[in-house]
Amino acid sequence: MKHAPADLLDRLRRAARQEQFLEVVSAEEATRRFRAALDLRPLPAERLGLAASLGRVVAETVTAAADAPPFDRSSVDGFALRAADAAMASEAAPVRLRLNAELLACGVAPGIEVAPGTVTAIATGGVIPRGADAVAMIEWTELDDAPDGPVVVLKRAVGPGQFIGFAGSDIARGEALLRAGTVVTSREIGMLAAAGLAEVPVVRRPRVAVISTGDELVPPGAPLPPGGITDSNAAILCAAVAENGGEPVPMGIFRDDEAVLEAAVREALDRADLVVMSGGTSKGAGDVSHRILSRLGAPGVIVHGVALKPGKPLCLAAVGQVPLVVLPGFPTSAVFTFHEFVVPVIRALAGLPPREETQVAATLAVRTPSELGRTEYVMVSLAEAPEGGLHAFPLGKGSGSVTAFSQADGFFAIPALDAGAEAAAQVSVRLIGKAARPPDLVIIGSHCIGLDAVLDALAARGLRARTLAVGSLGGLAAAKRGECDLAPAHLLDPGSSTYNTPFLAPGLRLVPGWRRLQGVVFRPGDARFEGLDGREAVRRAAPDPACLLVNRNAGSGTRMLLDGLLGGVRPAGYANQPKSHNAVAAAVAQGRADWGVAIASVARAYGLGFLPLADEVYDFFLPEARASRPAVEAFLDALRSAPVRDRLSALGFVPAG
Ligand SMILES: Nc1nc2c(c(=O)[nH]1)N[C@H]1C(S)=C(S)[C@@H](COP(=O)(O)OP(=O)(O)OC[C@H]3O[C@@H](n4cnc5c(N)ncnc54)[C@H](O)[C@@H]3O)O[C@H]1N2
Ligand code: MOO
Repeated sequence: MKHAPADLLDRLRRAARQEQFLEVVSAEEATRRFRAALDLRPLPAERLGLAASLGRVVAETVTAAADAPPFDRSSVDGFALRAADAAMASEAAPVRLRLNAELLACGVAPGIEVAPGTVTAIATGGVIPRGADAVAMIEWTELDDAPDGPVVVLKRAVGPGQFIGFAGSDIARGEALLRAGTVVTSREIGMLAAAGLAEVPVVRRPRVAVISTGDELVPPGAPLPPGGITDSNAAILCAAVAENGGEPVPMGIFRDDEAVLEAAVREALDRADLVVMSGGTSKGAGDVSHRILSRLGAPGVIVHGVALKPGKPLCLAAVGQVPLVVLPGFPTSAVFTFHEFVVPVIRALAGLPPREETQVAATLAVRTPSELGRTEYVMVSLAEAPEGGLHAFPLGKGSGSVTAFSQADGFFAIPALDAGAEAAAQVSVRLIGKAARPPDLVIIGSHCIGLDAVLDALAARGLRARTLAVGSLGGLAAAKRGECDLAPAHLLDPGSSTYNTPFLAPGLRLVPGWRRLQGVVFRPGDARFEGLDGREAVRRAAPDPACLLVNRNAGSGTRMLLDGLLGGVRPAGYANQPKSHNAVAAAVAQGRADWGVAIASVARAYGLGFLPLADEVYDFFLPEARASRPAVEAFLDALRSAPVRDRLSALGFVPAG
């Protein structure tokens, strides 16, 4: 065995000894110290044209430059007149008034004064002429061509001011139209235009530089080299900056190299009002950001280390007045701490009020352990409980997940001094984003890509399903508790060698789904497997210490199948137990293992060799109490429909029935 070189040992020793954090403080204390060091007044104003001002924040009171309407105008088609002339008019005693020789269409400046006993024809929107103080609707009149000129015969009384819209009655010149802090929408733009304003003073958007650090990062869409990771943090952070009134300045990806990083940070400080970095805050590399920060100027690091999860390694700093935040690299940690600590700063600089927060009460569905000493925020999905109210299901994906924050409906906190929260505990869930409409259908259990064929068909009918992949047994338990509409499962009963039916419980019905072919997966060309029968391949590979297995988690249908075939043999690699077909395929494809058991469709997706072993049956447990829900009926319809069955077949599945 090759010995580790001295420089590697050196680095590891230093990292182990290194004081990781300045001082770990509570989230509240971190916020207090950070805010105290910053100037959180809105940035100075800039003037923008109306179209460009959409979505921006009004910087100061805007007063109307003109009246609306700008003159007294008629609100009907008819005749402008003196109300005193028309006060006594009626069907029985019509009043005769002489017609003046002009027509006041829109945009026509009146030339003739309405003298007593006369009227002037006027259109809706026409300027009320001098002398007139009311308008009679044309429907109330008749024209009479008298010898001394045309006469309007008026058959209804008219009161002073009738059908006149007075100047400034809508908007008065000099009146405050918008106040500081108003977000400009199409409605504000309409008022500004009507009030004679072509420009509006808005708060300059804070420019937020976003830097990603890590040798492993590549931009979204670029091919991944071995060990490579897609830089998702920059994309989500830039978008969240824009959502909160800032202007993202994407700086790109930088290597974990002090000189390179320092140059990038200096450029970011020049270009931006706020700098957000992600990655390299914990052991080892965190040192780099620290050393750089210490050279950039006071006040430097304000907080490094916060007693919360996700987000412990958060670093809050400032250089002069420019806040600089180093977020943890883990995507959930990065975006969670960004929303907690950075968004309020961006919104303050942008002149926006703090984000509105909505809390809802929910019942925790499963016991959730937590690390002592840190306030833990648990991302949850919400689903309507059968007995009313909401159930909260922890996503259980951890800080490294890129989807936990994006897919969660909200989160609740487990206090630092608690080791966890018990099942059925009442929790207060803070909603993320828009108040989530509860899904129409809750599906908890084993996930299969075939399920997407059914759910796509439901989506086309406007029905939204929430799926929680907790494995077959977890789904069955949820179905027994009535927490879901459907629990997809592929549970093999070793005694009877049948799937799912033996696990039925009172109150549950089994809906047949589809069969999927399971088999041994291996890298194409591996002579130890190529051309063998599946069972023969297992028999030969199992005792070979050089042939590494990637196993599956206990409780999974695949594991039961494999254990049955192994008959007590424990191949090398048996302890490696990931939770999905994809993880098995990836381990084999990338050479961390040589064989495993997975379904055919996944083997195909990873370009692996496949030796069939057995048909696995994927069905749905359905709580009887939920069977008549419209969304459940729609699911069952879709499952049996020809297009869904065709798609399932194309994916390599065999639909039941
Ligand atoms: N020995 C210890 N290890 C770790 C500790 C600890 O206290 N002691 N803390 C853990 C905690 S908590 C967190 S959170 C993470 C944070 O680590 P870093 O901030 O140093 O982040 P990296 O090591 O650079 O990356 C972690 C992880 O995230 C991925 N990453 C990084 N940047 C991006 C990006 N822009 N987009 C997507 N993914 C990204 C990176 O590839 C790593 O997988 O540390 C624990 N470790
Ligand atoms: O604080 Mo880290 O974000 O726990 O995973």
